[in-house]
Amino acid sequence: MLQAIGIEVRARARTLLRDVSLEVAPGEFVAIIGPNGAGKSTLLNALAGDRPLSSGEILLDGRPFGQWSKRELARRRAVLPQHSAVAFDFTGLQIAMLGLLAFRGSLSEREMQALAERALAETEALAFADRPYTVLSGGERQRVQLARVLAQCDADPAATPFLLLDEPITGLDLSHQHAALASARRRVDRGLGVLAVLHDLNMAARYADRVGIVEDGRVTNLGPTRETLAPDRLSHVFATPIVRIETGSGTAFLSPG
Ligand SMILES: Nc1ncnc2c1ncn2[C@@H]1O[C@H](COP(=O)(O)OP(=O)(O)OP(=O)(O)O)[C@@H](O)[C@H]1O
Repeated sequence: MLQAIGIEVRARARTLLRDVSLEVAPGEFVAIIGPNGAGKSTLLNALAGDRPLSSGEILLDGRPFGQWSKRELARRRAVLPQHSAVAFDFTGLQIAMLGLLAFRGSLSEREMQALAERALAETEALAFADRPYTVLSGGERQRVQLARVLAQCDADPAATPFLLLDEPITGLDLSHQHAALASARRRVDRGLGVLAVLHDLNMAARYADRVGIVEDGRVTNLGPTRETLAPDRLSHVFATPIVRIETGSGTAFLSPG
């Protein structure tokens, strides 16, 4: 279980998150939605252990983050940030293998490469394995980064890791958007816990078990996907009319503006 208990995050005299409690269980997909600047990435970074808290705590399996070593944490949770800065001229394969560094010692180089290549194939990014990351397009880079976190989650089949995804489908075409979330969903069905910040309500409706809404630094709603994604509530949160349409193949949200 990954839990935030009453967390508060402050920066430059501003409170970015206040009294946020939330949990992600193994085997569930939680989507986080909300307006720009509401605090979604801050919440994800706090849950990743990458953002200092001014109060509250983050627990993984009931143990405060402070009691986990960096290596232990890297073996139990993978993080796809909104922006991934890459300073060196790594290839796609080298990037995909970065998430596996914490498994050195228990996995051989060959095993790590095989895991990374399998994940690159899954995100249709194997063709970028030998190409410098910096020359790839935005969507191609995102698929390499997705492969990195998928490989990290697959490295220890005995563990039930948590996958934190910040806007994972931004920059991807529609078919790769579905492929990316389906990859996460398949792992959820095998016991992994996922928290994903999403702007696309249709994708949240399609893939999440629960949805949390962040507004002005607070989680104002958190519950089963269909219940939380009520058109009246969404229209209010996003300050624009939003309608829900039931189609033969699922639910669709439209914003006529
Ligand atoms: N280090 C910081 N110092 C001051 N303010 C910050 C800092 N980091 C984030 N903020 C502010 O906190 C607020 C929440 O930012 P956050 O990135 O969490 O929003 P978000 O909900 O993910 O937005 P978006 O949908 O635009 O990605 C924003 O107003 C942002 O400007």
